Amino acid sequence: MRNYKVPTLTIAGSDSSGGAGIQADLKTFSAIGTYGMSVITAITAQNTQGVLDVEDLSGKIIRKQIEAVFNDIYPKALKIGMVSNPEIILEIVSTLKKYNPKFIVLDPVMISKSGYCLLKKEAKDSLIKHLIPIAYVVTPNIPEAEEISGQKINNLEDMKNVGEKILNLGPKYVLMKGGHLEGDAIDVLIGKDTFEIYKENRFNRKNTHGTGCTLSSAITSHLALGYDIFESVKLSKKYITEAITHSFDIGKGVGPVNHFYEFEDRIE
Ligand SMILES: Nc1ncnc2c1ncn2[C@@H]1O[C@H](COP(=O)(O)OP(=O)(O)OP(=O)(O)O)[C@@H](O)[C@H]1O
Ligand SMILES: Cc1ncc(COP(=O)(O)O)c(N)n1
Repeated sequence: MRNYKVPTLTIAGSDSSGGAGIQADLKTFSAIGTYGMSVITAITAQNTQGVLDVEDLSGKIIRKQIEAVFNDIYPKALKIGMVSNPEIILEIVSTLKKYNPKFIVLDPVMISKSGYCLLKKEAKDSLIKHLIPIAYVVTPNIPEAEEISGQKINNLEDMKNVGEKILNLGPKYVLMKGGHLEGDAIDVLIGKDTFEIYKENRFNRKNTHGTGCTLSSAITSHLALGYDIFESVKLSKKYITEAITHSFDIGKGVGPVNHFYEFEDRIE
């Protein structure tokens, strides 16, 4: 059900190498078939080998970007990715509250795959106190969920317990991603009366730059297209699995997942 006229928005950081952040989000929106818009929170100098530097944008220009978008093209769903400091978080929360969007998908980005800290230490409390409560669905990976809850996660039972703890912070759903555990790639969706398991084979691939950004953008797109949370997660899990399976070598380090493998045989 592609509908390129359905607007979606990403509020996130720019990845100069195009594998994660805003760039991954817009590729995902396009590949799934929604109209992607962006509010940039920070500029990273980044490639497949790592993050070299970061400059945060001011709260003021972030607020103005959000206002410019919402006052003209109201997105059906939006995602939030890298938001590195408390000022940025508070500005985003207070601005979004004016528009009251229904579907906020929050990917609580903390540390890049290459090990760079994308969320400043002092921003963790604001994330927990102000941003998580306004989310429709929060999508932490295991280390992020451990950081938010202060609890260790070793297995599915722990994922469920910690997920419930995060749910008590106020979002409607928590999708905990099991990419960092061993064995199958298992994600769990936790809601008030919900516990759903989404399981796929784990593929031994080097190029997994941007997996988290891609999954949250895929969920955003599907929610915008009118699917419910269960179908949105199911279709998005399928999307990220295919994107990982078809990931490719580009650059000297951890390459990106592939959003356009369906079109590959059309390219000369
Ligand atoms: N090797 C793999 N094979 C199959 N699926 C995977 C693999 N690694 C991760 N996934 C899946 O990819 C999605 C993203 O999970 P992951 O835990 O990698 O997120 P993340 O750590 O937030 O990503 P990022 O580091 O890009 O922010 C999840 O659905 C997860 O199960
Ligand atoms: C701007 C930005 N946002 C998010 C990530 C996380 O992605 P990954 O963990 O795959 O490095 C990133 N590296 N850069």
